[in-house]
Parts: sequence; C-alpha cells; structure tokens
Amino acid sequence: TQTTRPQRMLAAVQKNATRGDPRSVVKAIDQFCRQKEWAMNVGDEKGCILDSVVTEVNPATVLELGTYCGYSTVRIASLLPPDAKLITLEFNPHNAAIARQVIAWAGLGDKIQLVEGASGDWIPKMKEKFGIETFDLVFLDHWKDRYLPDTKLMEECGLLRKGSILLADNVISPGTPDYLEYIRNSPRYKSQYFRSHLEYTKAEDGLEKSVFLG
Ligand SMILES: O=C(NCCCCCn1ccnc1)c1cc(-c2ccc(F)cc2)cc(O)c1O
Ligand SMILES: [Mg+2]
Repeated sequence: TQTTRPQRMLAAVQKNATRGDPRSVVKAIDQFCRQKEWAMNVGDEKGCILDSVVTEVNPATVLELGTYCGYSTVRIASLLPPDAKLITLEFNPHNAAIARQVIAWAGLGDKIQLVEGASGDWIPKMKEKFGIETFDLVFLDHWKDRYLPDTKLMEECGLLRKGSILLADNVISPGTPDYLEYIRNSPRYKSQYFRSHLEYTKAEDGLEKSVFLG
C-alpha cells in the first residue's frame, strides 16, 4: 500500500541520520526535502533564524503550535538549556505519530512533550495540565488562520509575560494577514520582520518576531 510523505521523511531520517544526533536528523530532513520531496518544514534558511532567536532567548519554557513531523521541534529542543521544557501541539494524529519517532531518533524525548489536539482546546489547559506559568518563547507554525485567535487566547489565559517572544512562520507564504496587522499595530507588542524564503524554494517568506510588552 502507498506510504505517506511523512512516512517517507521518517524513513529518510532512520536511513541517513545518526540516533541521538539532532543535527544529523535536521540535515537528513533538509536533504530529503531538497532532493526528493518538498515538505512544509520551516527548513534550513528560516531554521537558522529560528536557531538564532532560540539561542538569544535561551527559554526555560517553549510552546510550539504545529509539530508536523518534528523538524522545528528537534531544531529548537537541541538548543535548549538542560531543564527547559518544550510543549508542541499537533492536530493531525498521523503526523504526531511520525513526529514522535523523529523526536525519539534525535534522542530528545525527555525535553519534549508532544500533545495531540486543537490549540484552541489545549491553550486554556496549559497551566493545570503541564504546570506552566508562562511561556518564554512561542513558535507559531500551525493553521495560519489560528495565529491571531490563539495569540489572543494566550493573552487572555495569562500565558505571556513581559518579555515573552512570539516567533511566527509563514507570515508571507501562505501568509497570516490578520495576525500581522494585529501584532504590528498593537501597543502591547514590539515586532520585527526577518525576511527569508519559503522553505526549499525561491519564493519570499519570513518570520515575524514579536516581544510581548505586558
Ligand atoms: O499549513 C502550514 N502549516 C500548518 C499545517 C497544519 C497544522 C495542523 N495543526 C497543528 C496544530 N494545530 C493545527 C504550512 C504551509 C506551507 C505552504 C506554503 C506554500 C504552499 F504552496 C503550500 C504550503 C508552508 C509552511 O511552512 C506551513 O507551516
Ligand atoms: Mg511553516
């Protein structure tokens, strides 16, 4: 029977990456996506910007919205300090199952909590279920029409503190116009656009980094 693209991506990781070596997992996925099949990972070019923000913030608590196959999950977790916690939310059970195996191959299972379900349902439960007070860093990479409602929900649930960083993928391609309009005009955020390209292509895309001012 026909395999899925995430399954073929996982097979490429298990074939070409070294167990317990997150950077080799990232490299194997990028090679697969450049040489074999495009897939919607944040990719190597935007991934370098992601790495620099993670390193600068050095977060103790991270929320990732949109796991997909775990590429950015592994990228972020490989840069976190020892006791840091990364919670990643994935809606699609098949993708979540693949991501768990990619994360395990990278040897990062103890740093990452993968939660299956809808962000709108889980964000209000973060404190009670995971003992999270606030997030130091949020990486938005899920449905593009959920960036704005979920950001407002995080504000309302008190999950952001003065200095929390939101980093949003795909603000140009596919685009998140309502989120950009809100975050760039809100007095409660200071935003910066990092121009780049849509993963593995020459099309424009970029990351929007926003600091919550409280
Ligand atoms: O849709 C994207 N991501 C969300 C996937 C579903 C999330 C499910 N979920 C997880 C948690 N809550 C809900 C996405 C799309 C593209 C893209 C760009 C150009 C193109 F022609 C086709 C596609 C590029 C990305 O980088 C993306 O991230
Ligand atoms: Mg994306």
